[in-house]
Amino acid sequence: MSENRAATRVLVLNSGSSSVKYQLLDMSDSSRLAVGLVERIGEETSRLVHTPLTDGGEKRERTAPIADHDAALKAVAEELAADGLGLDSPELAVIGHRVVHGGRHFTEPTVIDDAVLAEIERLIPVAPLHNPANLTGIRTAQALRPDLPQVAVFDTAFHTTMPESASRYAIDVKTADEHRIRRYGFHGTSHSYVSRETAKLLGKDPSEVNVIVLHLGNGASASAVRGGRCVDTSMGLTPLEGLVMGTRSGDLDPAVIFHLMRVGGMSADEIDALLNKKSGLIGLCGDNDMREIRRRVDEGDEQARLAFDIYIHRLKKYIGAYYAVLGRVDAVAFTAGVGENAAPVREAAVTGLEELGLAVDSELNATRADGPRLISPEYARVAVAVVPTDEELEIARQSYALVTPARTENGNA
Ligand SMILES: Nc1ncnc2c1ncn2[C@@H]1O[C@H](COP(=O)(O)OP(=O)(O)O)[C@@H](O)[C@H]1O
Ligand SMILES: CC(=O)OP(=O)(O)O
Ligand SMILES: [Mg+2]
Repeated sequence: MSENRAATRVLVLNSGSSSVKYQLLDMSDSSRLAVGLVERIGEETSRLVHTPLTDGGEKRERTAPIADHDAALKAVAEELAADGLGLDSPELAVIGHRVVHGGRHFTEPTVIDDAVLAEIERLIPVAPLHNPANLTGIRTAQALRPDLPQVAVFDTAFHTTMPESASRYAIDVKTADEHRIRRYGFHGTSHSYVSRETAKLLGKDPSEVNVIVLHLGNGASASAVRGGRCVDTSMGLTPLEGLVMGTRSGDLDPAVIFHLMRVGGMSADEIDALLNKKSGLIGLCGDNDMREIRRRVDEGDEQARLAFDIYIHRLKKYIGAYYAVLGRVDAVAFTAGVGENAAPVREAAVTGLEELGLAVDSELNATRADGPRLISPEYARVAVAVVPTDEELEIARQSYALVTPARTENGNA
């Protein structure tokens, strides 16, 4: 570490099944120094987009194939170094990793050691798309900076407050306990951040408000948050349950699986791939990007229309269910790629729910803006809001607070 400059930078890595999103932040003022994305890892068409946000920095793109997450992270390290923001900088305080599945064990951000790595590895069977990528990200980062603390921030942590009535499946208790089968929930960092930002938008303390958060990205989940604590969420043992997603089916009768095995002759792995990668919007209409689906709907494409309607129907059911779970709802918050950008999704999801106090003002809904904003008309009993999520900032804050507790207590973080 340099003698007279505090290490205030945090590198955040969000490794998905075929992508890595990253941000370098300076926690002295929560500013971003660089952001980027590596996508289509393992394919011929891999792409790295790197944007330095320092003075004079310009967005750069690499399109050479990137074989795996290890190579992806090394390419990211090279891009950062080219801007004088390399991982060898003494100003780097910590590397924060999004880890999707933390089981029941991890209820807080955690400094990573061998035991933590072993536990993340043990959970691979319940997060096969995510935990292996998270592990590679951690190991590569450790190899690049063995001296630096690495912190895991778990998607499941925020949901550990769910009561057993919501987190248990109605199956034989002994079998469930033996195999640790329960509902864990995911996207927790986003649900936590967005529910707090929504309270702020309403000018209230999180402990005073009940919020339904709709995180609609490629993966999508809903949560019911009472006074700042999660009481129910739509994803379960794995990120497959719940809403219709880009490539995942969400809820279905479990007997569909036995049927596909017995009658369709499919293996467990084939069905796993079908439900996780070839279902949801892409399975219904061949596209998983909501922009493309809306374009097709506007052109009168029936298949895209049906996919959209199924997506909305499921979303609406969850809004109703969580309304009932909470009893009183102060706000419904839309977030993530679809929730923040797709006005037709927001409008369709609350249409017909006027009796519940929910409505969207078409003009406010269609207006684009950067920060959190209300889109409900003034008369509506329940606030409907668009609240951009910021998983990376939240991961940076939590990671930084964990390795510099004294400084954060003094309010300098
Ligand atoms: N302008 C837009 N209109 C509609 N949908 C959008 C728009 N921009 C992004 N999206 C949707 O957001 C999705 C990605 O959301 P994001 O939260 O980044 O997902 P993830 O983190 O799961 O990769 C895209 O697949 C696309 O469907
Ligand atoms: C847990 C999960 O579904 O994550 P993502 O949306 O990043 O795929
Ligand atoms: Mg996401």
